[in-house]
Amino acid sequence: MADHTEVMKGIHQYPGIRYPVLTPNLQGFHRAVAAGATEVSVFGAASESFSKKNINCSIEESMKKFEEVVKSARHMNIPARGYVSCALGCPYEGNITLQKVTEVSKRLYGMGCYEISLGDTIGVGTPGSMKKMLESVMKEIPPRALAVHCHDTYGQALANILTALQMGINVVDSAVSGLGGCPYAKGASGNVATEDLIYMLNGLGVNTGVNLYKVMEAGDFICKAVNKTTNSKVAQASFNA
Ligand SMILES: CC(C)(COP(=O)([O-])OP(=O)([O-])OC[C@H]1O[C@@H](n2cnc3c(N)ncnc32)[C@H](O)[C@@H]1OP(=O)([O-])[O-])[C@@H](O)C(=O)NCCC(=O)NCCSC(=O)C[C@@](C)(O)CC(=O)[O-]
Repeated sequence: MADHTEVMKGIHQYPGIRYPVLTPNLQGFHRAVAAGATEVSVFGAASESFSKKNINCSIEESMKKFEEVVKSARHMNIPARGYVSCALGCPYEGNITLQKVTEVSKRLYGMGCYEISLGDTIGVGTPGSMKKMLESVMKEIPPRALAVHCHDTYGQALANILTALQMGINVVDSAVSGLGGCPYAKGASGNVATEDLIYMLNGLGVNTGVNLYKVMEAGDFICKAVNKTTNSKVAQASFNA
């Protein structure tokens, strides 16, 4: 979190693109706004252990911090997004109940987050568990206010995303080259690769308005810059063709 001011100042913000900043507390919110943030995200968890590891507070304590952030954001007309980590499993507690995931999601939505991103933080979900979890959360929150955030640790991300799309969710988080991950989800791979997601959506006839080749170029550039190998199967297949 410490360097998000530098990151915000270092990027060129294009019109029409959203650049949400992770702000787990008011301190981070004020710093992000001072650095030019026009959207913020609070990130909670459906697991007590993960909440304590990731943001150093209990779920209940985190809700109080998030309420302060979302209230301040609302006063400044800044949209606030909410994440629920461990929506399909926790690296410390294993299985997380549908009831807990739904309760935390409902709290974030109820406090004013415009969208709730349901995170399979350690990528253990399957289409079966994704379906059950979404059925439970969708009893409380409409699909238009939900997103899925699938890490690909067990290679299930695209199948899980397809399941979510078929259930009416149409916002999907991804990361170019499948980079990313969470410091407290040991061994978890990055998010689903944007390249692979676009390839699948193109095949479904979904017009994402995104140029897949440009994304692959960006992924190649970033991987070289951070000395990482792409996790994108589409990029691997294309570059090795
Ligand atoms: C939340 C804290 C800071 C609490 O950490 P803490 O130690 O409880 O906070 P504190 O209030 O005691 O402050 C400790 C230091 O952090 C500073 N600090 C305090 N707040 C902030 C802030 N917002 N931004 C920048 N700096 C901050 C604060 O100023 C102080 O600095 P010092 O005085 O020691 O120099 C810490 O636990 C933390 O940084 N957690 C985030 C760890 C992280 O990056 N996790 C990955 C995020 S992505 C994710 O969670 C998953 C997600 C969203 O992608 C979805 C999914 O896959 O599940």
